[in-house]
Parts: sequence; structure tokens; C-alpha cells
Amino acid sequence: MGSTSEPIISLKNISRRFSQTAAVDHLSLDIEKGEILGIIGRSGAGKSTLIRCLNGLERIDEGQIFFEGHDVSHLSESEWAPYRQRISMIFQHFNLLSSKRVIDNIALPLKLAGVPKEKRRERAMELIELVSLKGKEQHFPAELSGGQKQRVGIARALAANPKVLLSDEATSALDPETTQSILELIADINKRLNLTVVLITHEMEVVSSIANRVVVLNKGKIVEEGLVRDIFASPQDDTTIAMLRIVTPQLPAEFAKRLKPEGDEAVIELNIAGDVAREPFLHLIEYESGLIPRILHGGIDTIQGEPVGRFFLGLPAKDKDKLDKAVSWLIKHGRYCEVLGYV
Ligand SMILES: Nc1ncnc2c1ncn2[C@@H]1O[C@H](COP(=O)(O)OP(=O)(O)OP(=O)(O)O)[C@@H](O)[C@H]1O
Repeated sequence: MGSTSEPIISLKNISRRFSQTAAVDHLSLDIEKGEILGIIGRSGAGKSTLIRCLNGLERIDEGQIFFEGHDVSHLSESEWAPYRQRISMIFQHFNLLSSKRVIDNIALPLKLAGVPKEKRRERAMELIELVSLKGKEQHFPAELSGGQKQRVGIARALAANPKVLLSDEATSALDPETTQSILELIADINKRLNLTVVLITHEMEVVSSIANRVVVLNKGKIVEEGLVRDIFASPQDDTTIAMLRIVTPQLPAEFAKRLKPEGDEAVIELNIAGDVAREPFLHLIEYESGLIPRILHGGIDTIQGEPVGRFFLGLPAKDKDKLDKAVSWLIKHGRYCEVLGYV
């Protein structure tokens, strides 16, 4: 993934309106070759409309879309066809044909493209291997688990060798363990085939486990974008902060309800990432200030190989000078630090 190479998809100021609603509102975004981009937002933020604009299922009212440098903004349905083979999609409810066996579901895009039967079979068997469904080729979708159905969906999406895989809430109907195995498969395919992946989701865990970069949508606009580990370590927009609240540690209620403007112990909210999160930072606070912090709640996650931590700390507050030293150190070395109050 090089920032100097041309983006595989470039959106320039695009809008899509439905009567009074701007589902996508003057949005610009570059999608880099080979990246896994997560698009998140609350219900109604415009995620589905945006992803449908990417493969021509939804027409834009304004702006331009470039695919590998070609302007595809206003192509006719038939002109879109070749691009749609290069930008394929997987869905929340898999969208398999229930009357067709696994192998025929996977080979369907090739059949529609006029590929001869023997070649279709060969390619479908290759894909069955790739998504670890060996032995299931003659099964019907109803005989498969949710995770296996999504594997068929992925194999079918890859049949025509696309360059971009769009995922529309592809793990939302799956249990956490199956979600993880499907995400691992997508990450593996991304690496092996250098396939660009764009996934829309309302599940922050999906983004934190496989995306490199994340875009946060609200009311059809991008309100925040960046590397996943940076956004998780210091979210700026209220939408992002609210969405992260569900998956990141929060101050336990027993402390929250006891917070006062003065007290013996300061309660501190702290986000850390990178080098400081690799250090024995509690010890460093003590070294710097003479105060021994205690962890009230929190921990460290690994996102894209980097430690990202979020803690609620208690620090003795009787000696204001020492407390100031400790807080200054945390402000300097942390991504976010706030004294929430005292208990
Ligand atoms: N075909 C349509 N006709 C009218 N309004 C639409 C249509 N499609 C989307 N919208 C509106 O556009 C806005 C964005 O919808 P969209 O489905 O893109 O959001 P979303 O972020 O994918 O939501 P969800 O997570 O609930 O699927 C919403 O206000 C929705 O009501």
C-alpha cells in the first residue's frame, strides 16, 4: 500500500439524494490499492448508499467516481458491467440461490460471463479450497451454517478475480466466533490476492480486528478518518466517541456516581498508544511524581500490532504538587488525559 500510487477508487465530492434526504452528502474519499478500509456510522448515516455508489448500484446526483483513474460516474448500465466484475460484493444475508448447490452458486458469476463449463468448475474448486469448504461442494445452502454460507458468498464474490471486495455488514448475522473466522478469511484473502477490501459495519470490533484505516460517517458526510489505531486511541468526533463507548472501557458506575469536585483520590481517564503503552507506565508515573497510581478499570488492546490502552486510574490527591506532576506527565505522554473528579 503506497500513498504515492494512484488510489484504486477515488470519490470526488459525490452526493446521492432521496427527495429531501442527502444519504451521501458532498463526500470525497480515496481508497488505496490493497488496503482494508472500514466505513462505520450509526443506522441511517449513509453507509449502504455509499457502498452501493461504489459499484454502480446507486447512481450519484453530483460529483465524480474514478476507478483506476477512469471516470465511471455516469456510465450506462451496460457500460458498468465490466467494472462490476472488478468490484464485487458480499452481503449480510449471503444472497445465495437456495436451489443451487455450493459449486454452482460459486460458479454463477462465471456462467453469466460466458465462461465454459469445465473452466467454471475448475475455478469454483480452486475457490472452494481457498475458503476451506472442501467436501461441501455438492451441498445446498440450507445444509450449511451461517459461517459456511458466508464462505460461499466470499468464494462467489472472488470468482471473476475482482480487484475490490465490498462487504455490506457481512458478519452482522454471525456469532462472535464465526465472525472472527470470516474476518480472518477476509484478511488472508486481502494479503494473498492483494485485494482491496471496503467493509461497512456498525460493529467496531470488526474494524479494530482487520481494518487498516477507518472512515466515520454521519448524515452522509465523513466526520473523521484515519488509521484505526489512532482513531481508537484518540477519537475526536462525537459520533466516533459514542460508537467506541460500546467497545472500550468506561468508568464503572460505582465510581461515576461518587465523583465530587474535591476528594482524597483523583479519578483520571487516560488513553495511551505506541511506545508509552509498551513501557511500565504506572511505574513511570510513580517515578515522576512520587504517587502510586491504582487501576480502577481498563486495559491494553493490540490494534494492527500496536498497543492501544484505555484506563481509569486513581491517584492520591492530598499533595497537589505531586498530583500536578503526575497529570502533566500523563498529558505529555498519553493520547488523552482528563481528571474526571475526585472520590
Ligand atoms: N431508496 C431509498 N429511498 C429513500 N430514502 C433512502 C433510500 N435509501 C436510503 N435512504 C435514506 O438515506 C439515508 C441513509 O440510508 P443508508 O441505508 O445508506 O444508511 P446506513 O448507514 O446504511 O443505515 P443502516 O446501518 O441502518 O443500514 C437514510 O435516511 C435512509 O432513510
